[in-house]
Amino acid sequence: MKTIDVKILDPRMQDQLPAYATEGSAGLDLRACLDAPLTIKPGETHLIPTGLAIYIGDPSYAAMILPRSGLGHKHGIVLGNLVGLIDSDYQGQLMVSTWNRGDTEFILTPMDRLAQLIIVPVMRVGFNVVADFDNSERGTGGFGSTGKH
Ligand SMILES: O=c1ccn([C@H]2C[C@H](O)[C@@H](COP(=O)(O)OP(=O)(O)OP(=O)(O)O)O2)c(=O)[nH]1
Ligand SMILES: [Mg+2]
Repeated sequence: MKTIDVKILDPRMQDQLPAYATEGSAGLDLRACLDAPLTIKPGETHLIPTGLAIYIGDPSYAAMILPRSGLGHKHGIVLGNLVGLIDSDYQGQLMVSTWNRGDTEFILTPMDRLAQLIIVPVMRVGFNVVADFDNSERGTGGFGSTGKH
């Protein structure tokens, strides 16, 4: 398994580094490194520290922070930026923009698993400016152009 460098910024993360929950898991759960419970009122967004910094180092990879399905679906706790993109050269603390899009307040408890991190391959490209593209089957059709069902 590939490894990436991690810094433990909050000593409470020492013995609970993110780990894959099952053999097939894609996501590594990130925890809310809070000192005290935090009440997030409907509509509020808070930036929550995770106690960790990673340095991917290789520009052909990035990390993404995604919501946890249960928190999002049952409690309306999703990400204020919808998806967090972690650049391969970022060395700061991983932060989770935490948005309560629901209509009831939510109490976030210190060290709760709040969101998940996935590592993804990235293709970096340059642009080749052209006047016309080669024909494709779709052409410029979009937004339902292939039909409804
Ligand atoms: O949910 C997130 C999203 C981003 N980041 C960090 C890592 C990322 O590499 C950096 C910058 O993120 P992004 O490029 O999405 O934000 P920006 O608003 O464009 O800031 P910048 O001007 O620093 O690129 O912030 C997080 O910790 N959590
Ligand atoms: Mg940016």
